[in-house]
Amino acid sequence: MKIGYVVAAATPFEYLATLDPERPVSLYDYVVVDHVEVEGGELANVRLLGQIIRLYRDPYSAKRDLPLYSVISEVSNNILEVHLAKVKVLGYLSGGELRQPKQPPRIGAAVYLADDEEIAELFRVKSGLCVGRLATRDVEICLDLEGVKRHIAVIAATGSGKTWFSVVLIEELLKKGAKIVVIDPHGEYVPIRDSIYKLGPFSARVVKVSKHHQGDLMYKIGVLDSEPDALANAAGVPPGAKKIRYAIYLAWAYARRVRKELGKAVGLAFMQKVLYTALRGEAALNKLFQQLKLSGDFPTEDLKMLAKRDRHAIFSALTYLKKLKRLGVFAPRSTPLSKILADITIVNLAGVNEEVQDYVVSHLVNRIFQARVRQVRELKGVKIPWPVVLVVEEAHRFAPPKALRKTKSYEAISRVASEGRKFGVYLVVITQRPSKVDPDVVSQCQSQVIMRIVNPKDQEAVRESSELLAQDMLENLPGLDVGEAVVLGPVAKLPVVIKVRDRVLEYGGADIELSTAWRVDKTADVVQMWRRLYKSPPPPSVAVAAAAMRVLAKRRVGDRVEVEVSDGDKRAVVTFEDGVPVCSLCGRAGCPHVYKALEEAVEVL
Ligand SMILES: Nc1ncnc2c1ncn2[C@@H]1O[C@H](COP(=O)(O)OP(=O)(O)OP(=O)(O)O)[C@@H](O)[C@H]1O
Repeated sequence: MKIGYVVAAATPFEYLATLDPERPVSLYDYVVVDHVEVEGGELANVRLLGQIIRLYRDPYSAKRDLPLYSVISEVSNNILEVHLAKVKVLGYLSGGELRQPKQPPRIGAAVYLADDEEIAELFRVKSGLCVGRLATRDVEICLDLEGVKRHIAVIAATGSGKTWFSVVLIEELLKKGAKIVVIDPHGEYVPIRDSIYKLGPFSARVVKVSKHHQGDLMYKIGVLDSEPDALANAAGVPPGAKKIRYAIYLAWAYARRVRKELGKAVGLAFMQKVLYTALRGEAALNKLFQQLKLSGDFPTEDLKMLAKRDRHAIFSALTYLKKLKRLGVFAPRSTPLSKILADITIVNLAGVNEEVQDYVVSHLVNRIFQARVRQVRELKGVKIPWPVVLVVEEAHRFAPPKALRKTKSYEAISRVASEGRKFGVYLVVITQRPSKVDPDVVSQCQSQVIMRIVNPKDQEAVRESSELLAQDMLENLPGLDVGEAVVLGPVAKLPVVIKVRDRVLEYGGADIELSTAWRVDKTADVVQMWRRLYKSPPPPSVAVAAAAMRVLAKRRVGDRVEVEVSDGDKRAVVTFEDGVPVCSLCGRAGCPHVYKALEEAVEVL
C-alpha cells in the first residue's frame, strides 16, 4: 500500500516522507521504497527497508514570524496540513543479508508499507525464541537464541510487564532445552513449578531459604565450604574486629581438621563447642581433643593463648556464631548442586532478610560458575555438564553500584557478567531501577528488553547503556503500553518494538483482578438459607434464571428488608419479614426473584 513520497534525503540512512493523510500509519511501522544500488559494479534494483521513527504534522503556509494563534484564527479550518514521517533506513535484503545502501533514496520515490513477509524475512533467525509480535502488526518476532550468550537486561517500571516477559522468555528457553536458575527474592516464580506440566515434560524445583516458605528443599551453605572471613562478614562482625575474627578462624580451623581427619560432618555447633571449651580452660580443651581420638598432635596453643588473654573476643565470637546459627542457612554440608538443579530451579528467597539473600545468592552463583569452569577446563570437582541461564530478579538488590553499597553477590554476578560467556553461564538481569544497578553489569548485558519507564533518571541510565542506533526508539519509553517492549542488541537482528505474547506458565506477582477479588461468592450461604426456608435445595433452573436478573435496590423499612429485582421488563419486590421472603410477583413460593434477593440480603437476614 502506497502511503507517501520521499521529500528529503540528506543521507543514505534517513529520509523524510510526506504522507497521504487518508492512510494513517503507525509509529515504528516498516516501510519500503524502490531503490537503485550499485552491487558488484552493476546497478541493481532493490527494496530499501525503513522504519518510521517520528510522525508529525506541519502547517503548510504559516509563516514563522506570525503569532500562530492569529494565523489560525484567520484561516480557521483551512490550514493546509502536511503529514510527515522521519524514516530510518534499515537497509535492503540481498542473499538473506541486510545490506546498507550507499545512495540516499530518490526524491519523489513512492513509499509503501512493507509486506508482512518482508518484515518476517527481516527478523528471521536460525533458532528463535518467539516471545511476541510486532507492536504495530501481526508479525511474529523471534529473538535469536545465540544472542542469549551476551546476556540480557530486562528493564521496566513496576507493573509494565517485566515478570510476564521473563516468564515468556523462560518458556521459550525451556523449549530449546535450556537449564535455568531463577533468583527470586519474593517467591513470585514459585507457581511456575505447579504449572510447568502445561508447557511440556520439564522438571521444576523450588529451593527455599526460609523453612516457613514454599519449596521442595532447603538451600544450605556448608560452614566449612565458606571462608572464615566470609562467615564473620555474614554474621556482621565489623571488619576491624580482628580478635573476634581470629577466634572464629580458630574454631573454623579446628572444625575443618576434625572433618578432614575423622570425616565427621561438623558445623557451627562444633565451632561453638570448641570456643566454650576454650573458655573452661586448658584441661577441658585437652580432654575434648582426646575424646575425639584425633591421630597425632593437635596444636591448641593459639586457642589457649586467646582464651587466656582475650576472653571477651571469644565471648563475642560465640555471640556472632549464635547469630549465624539463627539465620538457618548454615549446615555442616552445602546442599549438593545435583539436588538443586533441574530444567528450571527457582531459588525462593522469601522470608529471609537482605543480608542472608545476598549471602545465599553469592554462594550459589559462585558454585554454579565454578562448576562450569571445571566442566569447560576439565578440572577435578563438581561440574555442571550444560550451560546455565541465570535469571536475576530485582538485580538492584544484588548488584547495586559499587560506590553506593557493597554486596557479596555483586562480585559473583559481575564475574558472570564479564566471564560467564566463556564458561556457559548467561545472565538475564531484571530490574525496575536501572540507575540502581551497577553500570558495569548493565553494560555487559548487550541485549536489552526495555519496557515502559517513567522515571527520568532511569530513562537516562537506559539511554546511556544502549546502542546509539536505538536512541530514537528510546525517546518514547513512557509512551509504551503494558506488555510492549523495545528489544535491542544481539538477540534482535534490528532494534524492534514488540508486544509480548500470552504466557502458559503461571507466576505469582501478576496484578489482582479487583473486580473478582472483592466479589464474595455467596452461593453456599444462599443454598443453606434456601434449604432452611423450603426444606430442599434450590432447583438448578431457579439459580440459572436468577443469574440473568439484576438487583435494582435494597432497603430496610423498619424490621423488614426489601430487595427490588429486575426480571427482563418486569420488576419484583421481595420483602423479608422475620427472614421469611414474599415475592410481589410469585407470593410465598421459592422463585428465582427470591433466590436473587437472597444473594443480596443473605448476610443481613
Ligand atoms: N504481555 C502482556 N499481555 C497482557 N497483559 C500483560 C502483559 N504484560 C503485563 N501484563 C499485565 O500487567 C500486569 C503487570 O505485569 P508484571 O507482573 O509482569 O509487572 P512487573 O513489571 O513485573 O511488575 P513488578 O515490578 O511489580 O513485579 C500483569 O498482571 C498483567 O495484567
